[in-house]
Amino acid sequence: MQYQSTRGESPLRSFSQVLLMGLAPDGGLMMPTSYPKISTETLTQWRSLSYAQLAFEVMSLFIDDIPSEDLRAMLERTYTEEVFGTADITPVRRLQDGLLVQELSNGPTLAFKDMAMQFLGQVFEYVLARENKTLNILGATSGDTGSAAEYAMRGKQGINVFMLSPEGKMSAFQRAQMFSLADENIHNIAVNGLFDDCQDIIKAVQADAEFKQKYAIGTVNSINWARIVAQVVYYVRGYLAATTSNDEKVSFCVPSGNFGNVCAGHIARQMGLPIERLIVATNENDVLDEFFKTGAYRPRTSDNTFITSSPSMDISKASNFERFVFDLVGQDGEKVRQLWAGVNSGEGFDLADQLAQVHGQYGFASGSSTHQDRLDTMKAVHAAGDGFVDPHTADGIKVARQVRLDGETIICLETALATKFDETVREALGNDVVIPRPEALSGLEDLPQRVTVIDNNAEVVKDIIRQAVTA
Ligand SMILES: Cc1ncc(COP(=O)(O)O)c(C=O)c1O
Ligand SMILES: N[C@@H](CCOP(=O)(O)O)C(=O)O
Repeated sequence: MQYQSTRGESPLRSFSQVLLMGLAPDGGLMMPTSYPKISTETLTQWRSLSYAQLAFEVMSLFIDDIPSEDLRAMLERTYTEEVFGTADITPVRRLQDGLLVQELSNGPTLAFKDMAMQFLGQVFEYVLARENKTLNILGATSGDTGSAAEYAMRGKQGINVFMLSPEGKMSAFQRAQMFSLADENIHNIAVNGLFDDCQDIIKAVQADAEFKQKYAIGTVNSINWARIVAQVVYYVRGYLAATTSNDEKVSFCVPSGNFGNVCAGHIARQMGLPIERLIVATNENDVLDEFFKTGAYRPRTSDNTFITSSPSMDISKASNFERFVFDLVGQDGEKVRQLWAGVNSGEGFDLADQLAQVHGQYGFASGSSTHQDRLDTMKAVHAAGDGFVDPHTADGIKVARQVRLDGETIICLETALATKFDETVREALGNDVVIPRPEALSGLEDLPQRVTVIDNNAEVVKDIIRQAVTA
């Protein structure tokens, strides 16, 4: 399997090269040159597999430069009951109103990011050892990628993590999860700005080819194709859990920000998984909802990005959206370059003439939600005896309820657990409510924290990396 850049001006690469490279040299994102197809016979065979076995079957369609037995062993070590709390790994539960919720947040940091990040920890270590290399990971987080990456990479030989987060914008739990880690290879950097500013910094550092090469800069964000491919697996798993025959179709509703999660759903659908609709749910930062309704893509500046109670989705420039647009324009790198010139100039672009295709051929739909919608949804779910959902999952459930068609099976992806956002959950359910939290994380917020606060400046980040790596 070869990988190409969405901007069409970088050489083709193998999986392991893409794993370590981050952004393509032409500024694009790496994508497979074709999508493997899943036949109905294959899907039937997959019905009896464990999660780790299924992950091997799906991921080996995309990974052909790691011996099968090594990949299989890594996946068996990654997707265990010990790490994810259940043998099922991503159990699907039914709400009173018939919506399905696929639990993706039972991993060590209580968000869906663990699903891919736990694998990344294994595969980075494997490929770096094989190639006798080291890696300095520069990441950006709005709250969940950071902790998932740090938990997966802490203490790993040959890997440093430099994680940028928006100063003061994450929940108390998210801050504590990251900033309380004392491992020497973990460096937390809070930027005076928003997530989009942090992501712009990592793209600027990645664009400095000399620095990137000298300091072996890699990424754990969904810029990294390995994140996306690991996320494709749970769409297949969710489909198999919700159906008994391959003639059935299901839709997925996905709380979205950087578009990485739903991009994996798009890939699964392109592979032939019987997905009816991919429903993109946003919060008040509704750039994506606007695109899927009108065809106009108008990313906003930080000044026009809202700080909301589903903070991990406070994103106005969705990185992975470029991957979908690449497919939409017929994998035409030059066209993507033109469109992103419009994005970089602040104007965005308009693909209204392709909206019918976006909805029809690609099955996208969308909706958005507000703070009050989140509170009402968390309250309604709890009152119905369906337990707790976090504000991001609530955004998804609200939108799924709003757009659901007669007879449609919708799987809402649970992207985090309620305890990560207990302030907002208490606002919805009352101060006396007892929000479940794994015993191992009790008292997390009381631990000492370590973070460096900086201005929004890529050069300062480079200096921090230089000093840490040469120290
Ligand atoms: C809890 C939670 N929900 C939803 C999202 C949005 O996912 P994506 O950025 O893949 O669209 C994120 C961040 O990525 C998140 O942390
Ligand atoms: N919501 C994310 C933002 C980064 O997204 P990624 O999927 O590109 O890593 C977060 O929680 O950090």
